[in-house]
Amino acid sequence: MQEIIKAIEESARRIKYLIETGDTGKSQSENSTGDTQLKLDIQSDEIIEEIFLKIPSIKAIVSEEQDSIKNINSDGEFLIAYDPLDGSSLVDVNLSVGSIFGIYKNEFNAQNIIASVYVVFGPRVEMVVTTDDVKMYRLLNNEFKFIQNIKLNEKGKLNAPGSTQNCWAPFHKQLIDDIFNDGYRLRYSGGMVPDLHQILLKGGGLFSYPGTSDKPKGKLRQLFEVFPFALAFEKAGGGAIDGFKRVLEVETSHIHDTTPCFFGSNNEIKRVLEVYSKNV
Ligand SMILES: O=P(O)(O)OC[C@H]1O[C@](O)(COP(=O)(O)O)[C@@H](O)[C@@H]1O
Ligand SMILES: [Mg+2]
Ligand SMILES: [Mg+2]
Repeated sequence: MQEIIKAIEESARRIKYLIETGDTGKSQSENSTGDTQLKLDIQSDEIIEEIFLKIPSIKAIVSEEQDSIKNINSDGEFLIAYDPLDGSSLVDVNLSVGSIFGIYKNEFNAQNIIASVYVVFGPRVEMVVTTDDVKMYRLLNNEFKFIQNIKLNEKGKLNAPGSTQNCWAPFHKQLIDDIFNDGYRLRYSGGMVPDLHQILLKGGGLFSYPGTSDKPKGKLRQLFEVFPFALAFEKAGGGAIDGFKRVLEVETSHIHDTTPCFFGSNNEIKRVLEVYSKNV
């Protein structure tokens, strides 16, 4: 596992440079989800793949930017699913973006995720590694230094409501309104990595990306985005649900499957469960 963390650190140093110097324009191609890929998406993907190909303990990889699983070492132990540059369309307005990695064993599904890592590229570069606990590191003089463990409070103050509001179910809108009416503050940049990092570091709150009339299964991808953060939120003492159950109990039938998702501290997660259970 340590060599995988080191490999991710190397990718972070190279992607930091790419973000600083690269072309933020569109490429000619689309990924499997139908998003037009930016040149930065493709280049970040190439950086990570090139680094992972050298790691003997990795059995297979799959990227948000690719159509299928790549088998690398038949006697490798770990499977890695990654989103090379989450929120890539925010680079041209100079907001924070990230890379997300889910580390799995045996098969790519929620039951088999054993660790996750995400990197935030903001004013500073930080890396958060979740195994049994959640540890944050910061890039200082080109090396990642341990800074702190991350633990959520039982209840927070931030509300990050995702997706297109005119496609929300009325009960979801009511839930979000009620949370604001209780004094929560809006914090939503449109980058999952910095938005969730903020909730983790500020002690709690709620990030939601529900199923909507145009996207009943939400937008965020299970293997590359939702499961890695679900593990981080659970190990930090909070929760991650699809409205009804833990997202780490959601079934995956295709590598690019999405799921509605809610991440937060326990109080807010309980609140979502109460509202959703009455509105099946
Ligand atoms: O603009 P919306 O619909 O709220 O979606 C925002 C979400 O989409 C994403 O940008 C999707 O990720 P990609 O940039 O990797 O496609 C998340 O980072 C973010 O939480
Ligand atoms: Mg993404
Ligand atoms: Mg992406």
